[in-house]
Parts: sequence; structure tokens; C-alpha cells
Amino acid sequence: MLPKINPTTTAAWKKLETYYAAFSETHIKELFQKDADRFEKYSVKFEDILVDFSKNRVDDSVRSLLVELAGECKLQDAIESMFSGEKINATENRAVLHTALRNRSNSAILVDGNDVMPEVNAVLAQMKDFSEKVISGEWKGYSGKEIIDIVNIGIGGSDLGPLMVTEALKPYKNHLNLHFVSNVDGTHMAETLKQVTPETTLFVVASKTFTTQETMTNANTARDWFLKTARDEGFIKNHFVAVSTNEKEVAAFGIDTKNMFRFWDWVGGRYSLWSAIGLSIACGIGFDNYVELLEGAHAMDNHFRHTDLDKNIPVILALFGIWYNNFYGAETEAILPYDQYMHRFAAYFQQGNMESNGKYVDRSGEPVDYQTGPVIWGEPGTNGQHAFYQLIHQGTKLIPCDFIAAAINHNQLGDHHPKLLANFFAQTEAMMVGKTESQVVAELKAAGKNNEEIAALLPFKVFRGNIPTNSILVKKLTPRVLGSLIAMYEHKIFVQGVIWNIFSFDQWGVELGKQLANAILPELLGDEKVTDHDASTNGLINAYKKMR
Ligand SMILES: O=P(O)(O)OC[C@H]1O[C@@](O)(CO)[C@@H](O)[C@@H]1O
Repeated sequence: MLPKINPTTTAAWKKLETYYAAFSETHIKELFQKDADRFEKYSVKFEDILVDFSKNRVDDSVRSLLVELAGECKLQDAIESMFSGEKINATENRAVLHTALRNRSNSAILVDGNDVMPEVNAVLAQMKDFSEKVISGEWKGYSGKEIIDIVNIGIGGSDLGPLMVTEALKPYKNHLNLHFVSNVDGTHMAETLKQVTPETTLFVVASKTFTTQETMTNANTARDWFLKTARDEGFIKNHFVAVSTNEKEVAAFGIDTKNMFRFWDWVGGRYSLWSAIGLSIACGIGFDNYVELLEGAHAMDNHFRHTDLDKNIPVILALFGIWYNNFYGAETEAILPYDQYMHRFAAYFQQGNMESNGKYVDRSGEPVDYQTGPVIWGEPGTNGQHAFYQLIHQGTKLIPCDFIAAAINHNQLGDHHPKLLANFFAQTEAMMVGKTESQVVAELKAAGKNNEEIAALLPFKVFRGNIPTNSILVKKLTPRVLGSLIAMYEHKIFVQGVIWNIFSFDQWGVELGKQLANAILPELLGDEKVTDHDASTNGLINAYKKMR
């Protein structure tokens, strides 16, 4: 079990509060002026990844107090509890073992006394065999044609992971066309079906529970569409496979359980791309590249499990995030990948982070009286610069930002990459140093402005700077590097949940909306007036009935 320690009762937290009172307005520029070795001391190199956390509002005292906080919250014990298969997902009485899925050392990991690795490896072998058959054309559709299109039907963790990874690793893609349908809005399936033909399309129905309304609705629609042409239910086995923990529901849907790829209840949906939920990834980039993704995550797992807290990348990112979230009052964090292939990376961690740590009840069942999970958002650079950087630079909200970039671009097109990187480097510099009044005055004078004009413009052109950023510079966005980056953020989320004394691996908060939707659905079918809800919901439903 995880310890039940309210972080605000620890000695370290109280020291941080005291220190914050005197330190909070310190400018990052001052920290660099005081320590010529700051970059070396506040950056960590991990394989082909450099994490520079020097542009943070953290000095040596804050850093050591944050590490002290982690110690008082028994973080190291919690890390071992997770990796060793303890049932730390207490409200669901489950272990949390996405790390076992990429446990390339193959060391035994016990759940209820049983080593899970044999079954993990068996599913990997099944994924290898299947993906290689589909890629090679050995797997045929009902009319004898090879598969050309793969449609992944899933939502949340059964969609976001495969989608994000196959977009990020597009340079490794083979000839297969990948499509992802998640929304119950018929438009999503309709627009996809326009692009594919029944004879050459494989549907991967990905759902941990195999009961999710959106996924089952989409899967039924896909099956009906397929049978309109194929006509024979016997052909479903050539064109539908299932990824799930729920064999009963898979069989009930009509998918042969021989075409089922299993995973387990100790795999959280938002942590499941390492399981058979990654089948679309293996088909799209090849099993060997999928294994490289696993290897990268495993390497980061080892770093996380065996590195001192003070040099531990996920721990540092987590602790600095707590410093801003709980002491500076920052309520969001931006993930800004300067890499177009990573355009779904922030969206992936919206679920990963916000569904894990968006909790207000602690591990003792009591409401917390401090902030927990932040809002995660972000878009690729340089596009964000033309959308929301104004607020980051000159708004009233403190927004810690993670910048990610690759030294080598997969597409060496003219001078595009140097320009992308120049912006990557410039933005974190600008966010830190800002622009002083004297610099603005000098610029305006040089532009020929008179004193009156300068006085009028001056307040609007000053940048206070002091905006904290982490810079993550990788050599090249390869499957291994991406695997490490994803695992890095997963473990950051874990560390924050441990310290915030919350349960990060259940998601009861998604249930109420589903329950109410199921109650409303039948009310939409008839024309009679609805009166069972609040005035707004009644009013909206009744207005809808008049409109349609
Ligand atoms: O994989 P499935 O069981 O269809 O769940 C899909 C998604 O739905 C949830 O919102 C849980 O209901 C996410 O946690 C999950 O990833």
C-alpha cells in the first residue's frame, strides 16, 4: 500500500512555505548570475536525451527541500511498491504494472503470487505474429485481398496512445494506412468509412472493458457496414480483432477469441499503449520498432527506479511542478513540442495526467485542502507562438512550460530545421530573461521614437520574464527516445500523485456523466416533454426536440 501522508504536514513542506515567502520573487536571471555552473548542475543527460531544468525558479535550497519532501512522503518505498506489483490502485484493488509490459529484462513480477511475464511475453509474441502477417500480406481479407487499411476503434487510453505514437513515429510507418475512430459522433466513423473498402480493411476494436458506449457503438456500425458487402458473418474473423481484458464481451460481440489480444486489469487504460492496445502501433511501424519503443520506456523505468532523487529526471520534473502548482499557484502546465510529428503529445498527457491526478480526495478518503493535478495543454511549436504565447509572456498567469525538440529532424528540408530550433532556443530564453524598461527605451529610441511616444509605448513592451521552463533536447525522435519520453512523463505523474497523497490509477470521475447520459438517451427518442431534470437540462432537451 502507498503511505497516507498529508504533504502539508511534513517538515519539508513547512520549510518550503517559509522559504517561498522570501524567495518567490527571485528572478531566474539572478540564479544564473550567482552560479556560473547552473546549467551543468541543473541538467541531466539520459542516453540521447538532455533535460535542462536550469531555467526554473528553483535554487539549491528549494531543490534540496523538494527532495526532502519526497523523502518524507516515502517516495522511494512507493516506487518499489509500484514496480513490485503491490496493489497500489487501492480503490480497484489492482496492481499498477504498465512497467511490466515493457520489462525487457524479463525479471519475474508477481501479481497474487504469479509471475505475469510469461503471459506478457505470450501476448507480445501474438502481436508480433499477427502484425507481421498483416504487414507481409499473408493475412488476407475474405475475398483473398491483402489488408491495406487498419481502423483502430477505441477511445481514451484505447485511442490516444496508438494515435499519438503512430503520428510521432510516422517516419517509421510502412504501407498500411492507419485510421483512428473514437468519437460516438457518427461523423467520425462516417468520414473514415469513406476512405476504406470492406475487402481490404481490418478493424481493431480496442477496449479494456469492451463495454464503452462510444467504442461498442462504433464497432457495431463498422460490423454492419462490413456485412452489407461481405454478407457472411463467417468473414468477420478476417476483418475484426479485439484488444481487451473482457473475453466474454468480445465473444458476445462476435469476434473469435482466437482473434483476441488480451491484457490485464493491472494495466490502466491511460497507461496501456505498451500492452496489446499498441497493436495498431506494431502494425503501423513494425513490431521491431514497437519493441524499440518498449526498450526506451524500460530504460527510463530503470533510471527512475535506481537513480538518486536529486538526479532523477521524473522526480525533478514532478517536484518542480509541485513547487509551481502548490506554492506559486500555477494551475496549468504547457507541453510544447517543437516537432510537428508530436502534435498529439500534449493531448495524450491530458488524459495521462488529468485522469490520474484530477482528484480532490486523498488516500484516507478525506477532501484535500491543497491543489492537486494541473490542467495540461499545449500545441506544437512554432504554431503556439502565433496563438497563445502572448498570454504566457505578458499575461497574468504563471504557466510553467516544457519545451521538447530534436537536434536532427527526420525531414532535412532547406533551412527549416535551424529556424525551428532557433525558435525553440529563443522562446525559453525570452521567457526567462524578458525585456527590461531600459532595453525597450533603447529599442524605441533606435527606432526614432520621441520621448512622448516612448513613454506611451513603454509599459506595453516590457517583458517581465521569469517564466519557468524545462528544455528537453533529444538527438532524434526515434521509437526508443519516444518510449523514454512517455515513460518519463508517466513517472512524473506517479511521483506527484504519491506526494499529493491521492490515488492516481482509478478514474471514478468519468462515471457520473456516463450514467446520466444513459438515463437521458431514451428520453431523446420520443416527442413528449421532458420534466425529470433541472430546468436547464429539461429546457435544452425540449428545445432540441422542437429543433430536430
Ligand atoms: O478501454 P475502455 O475500457 O474502452 O475505456 C476507454 C477509456 O474510458 C475511460 O474514460 C474509462 O472509462 C478511460 O479511462 C479509458 O481509457
